[in-house]
Amino acid sequence: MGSARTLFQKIWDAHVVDRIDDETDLLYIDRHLLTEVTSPQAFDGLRQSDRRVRRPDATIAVADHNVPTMNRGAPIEDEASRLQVETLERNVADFGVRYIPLLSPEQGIVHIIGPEQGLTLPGMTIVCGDSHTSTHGAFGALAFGIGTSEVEHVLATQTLPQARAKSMRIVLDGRPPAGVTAKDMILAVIGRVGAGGANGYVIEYTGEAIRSLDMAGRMTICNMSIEAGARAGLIAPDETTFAYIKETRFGPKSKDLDKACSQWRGLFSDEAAIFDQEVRIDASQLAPMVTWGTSPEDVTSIDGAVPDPALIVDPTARSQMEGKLSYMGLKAGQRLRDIKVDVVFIGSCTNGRIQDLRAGAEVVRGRKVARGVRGLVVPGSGLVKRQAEAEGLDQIFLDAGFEWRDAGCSMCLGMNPDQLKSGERCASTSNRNFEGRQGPGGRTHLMSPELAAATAIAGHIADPRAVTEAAQ
Ligand SMILES: CC(C)[C@H](C(=O)O)[C@@H](O)C(=O)O
Ligand code: SF4
Repeated sequence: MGSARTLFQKIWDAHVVDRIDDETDLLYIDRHLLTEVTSPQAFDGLRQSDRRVRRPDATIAVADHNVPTMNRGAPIEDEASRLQVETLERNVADFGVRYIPLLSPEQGIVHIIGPEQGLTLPGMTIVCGDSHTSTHGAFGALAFGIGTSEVEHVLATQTLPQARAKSMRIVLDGRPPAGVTAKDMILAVIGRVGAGGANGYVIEYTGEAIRSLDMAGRMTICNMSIEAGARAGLIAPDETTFAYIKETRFGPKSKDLDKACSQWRGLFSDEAAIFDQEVRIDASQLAPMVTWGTSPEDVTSIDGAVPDPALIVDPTARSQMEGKLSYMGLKAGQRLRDIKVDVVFIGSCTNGRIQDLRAGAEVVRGRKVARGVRGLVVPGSGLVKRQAEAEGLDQIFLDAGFEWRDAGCSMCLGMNPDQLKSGERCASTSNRNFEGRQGPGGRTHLMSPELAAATAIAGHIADPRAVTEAAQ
């Protein structure tokens, strides 16, 4: 060693337990998050081989995907979902794993609760059987999603064999214009890099636009790294990170925090470090972004229009785009702003934090959801919900005609009762617009909480700046 290293290499090197072969290392895992979706077979595997959980103290479980977001006290009606949650509850009890019960105010989406409780810290390796584990990279932690058999491996050994990834640096220079959020930045990145453009890479985001983001914005960025195909997303920790951690329940305190911070200050890519690929985006030129298709890369600015497949030369690509427009019920050339929606969903691990709810409420305050539109606001955790209520945000949303729900993945994906009906169109602050993602036949337009809120008021995709000006 001795040579210049990237942040990714520094965290990796600090966790190598053993070198397996030229490509693969055995990594030590600092934190393991579990959900009801990808843990049942892993626990069954432990039972069959008569193993225990190696580090129950480094493991924490919560149910989020299958949980209804209303009538929390009542038994879960859907048989499969109830079984899923009950199985998790039995497994954590049998294996002595920390669990946040459904009725606890701390329950929430796994990627929201880790950071807000101070369980996500710089320099850690963090895994979870869920692709959006990349969220935690916002703290300068190497965090990635794993499969069920890997969940079992980590439970049993607290280690994981991993192939070394390539590294990509994405520099967002300049200051984004007013009204351009972290969500717009990451949608623009995915539009540029492509949905598979970062396959096999770990992305590190740098640049003035990233530095100026709060932790919520950084989490939104890292959350969607996986939508560009990346293994993980990383942002080097700084004073913003340390100040956030200081306020958390389980984060280090006083002297321990000072000691930790002095170590964390070494977590950055050395100046001479070499990245396998580099992308530069001028954030000062960005606009609010909206997706029109069925992949997060199908994105354009709010001022844009639905693209025209007729202009595509390659026949396969052309028919693919025709298929997307037909699924989405859109016509080439249609202005994005004119697209009417049926449902607006504000929530998910991408944009379900208090800052997102504040941003949405700011647009909604004193206005009404358009007739015929159903609006859902779903806090990412019970603590987010409680904070929002303390600030009166719930009342702003309720007065406007939104539904105010309990924490969970909710309408981000069709695994619980919050789903679109076939053909319904949704403005959503989540991260995936795949066919059927929010319910079979449902149509999803991804955007920021500000845009989603403005869309709810206007009844069609709208720029919050236009909605607030129109009212003045
Ligand atoms: C269900 C789960 C395994 C899945 C994931 O891995 O990301 C989900 O959270 C998603 O967002 O699609
Ligand atoms: S909120 Fe959505 S993206 Fe996040 S973990 Fe849940 S289903 Fe996955």
